[in-house]
Amino acid sequence: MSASIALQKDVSIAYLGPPGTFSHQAVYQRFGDSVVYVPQKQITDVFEAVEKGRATYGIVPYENSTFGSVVETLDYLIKANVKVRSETYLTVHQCLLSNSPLDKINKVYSHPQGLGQTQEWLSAHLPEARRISVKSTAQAAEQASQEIGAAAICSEICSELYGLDIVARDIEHGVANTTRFLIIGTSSDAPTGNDHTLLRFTVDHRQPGALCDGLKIFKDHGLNLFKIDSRPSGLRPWHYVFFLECSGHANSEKVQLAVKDLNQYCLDVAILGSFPNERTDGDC
Ligand SMILES: O=C(O)C(=O)C[C@]1(C(=O)O)C=C[C@@H](O)C=C1
Repeated sequence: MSASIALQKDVSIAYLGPPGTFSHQAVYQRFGDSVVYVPQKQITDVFEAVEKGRATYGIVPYENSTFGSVVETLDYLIKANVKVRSETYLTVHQCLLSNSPLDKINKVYSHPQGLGQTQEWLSAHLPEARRISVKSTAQAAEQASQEIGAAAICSEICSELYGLDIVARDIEHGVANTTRFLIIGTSSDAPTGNDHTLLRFTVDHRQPGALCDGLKIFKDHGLNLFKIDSRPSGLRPWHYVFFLECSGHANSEKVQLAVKDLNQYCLDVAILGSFPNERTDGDC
């Protein structure tokens, strides 16, 4: 997909803005100047831009190696009418930017992921500062640049973009802190031979072992599982939607048979898309 996208200047990509977010950097790392950048105010707007045809593709943060899944993305995937078509990984170094010195900072803005990835550093160096969640790390920088005593946790690039000093660098606590992004569109690409598929389903909670039976199907079909998430469905209390990532492409016979079997044990099974496995760590 990257090769076909890279040749088309009329291809647009919606991303979580404003300029300077990690999402912005992920688009640049993957596509450079070959696409039109369409900044959005929040992650849900990225999905909507693709669903309503305002952008060809969108990029959304999916999970971070230190702080885990991006819940805003999962929550939209419960109802999303898009297909995942690619994934990309970005090394994330968080900085504390401010126009005030460290001992005068009393509030810190960031995206919940930025606050989560740096919580140990914040507890050690700014234990009294209020931590305020905003829609993106670059929005945090914009906000901090307008207030005395405010700081933002964001990328170093935001220092120049929003006129803030770098107070501290590399304050994330995870080793090799990395965020995985999904690229979404209206369809997935053809199989490459090394693909993953993302599925969504609910189970009948009244039936003991329903989830266990569902998961065993993947073992029976020789499909490896890489990630399982659950989020409240929003339909009623204590009812969950599951997200499952397995090896294989949705067009393959193995995955098609597994999905058919899954329908026997689970409700509302949906294929959210298949995409080439981009991981280089040898684990998958
Ligand atoms: O706010 C940003 O800069 C984003 O692109 C979002 C996001 C995320 O949601 O995980 C992306 C990468 C980092 O993990 C921190 C924040």
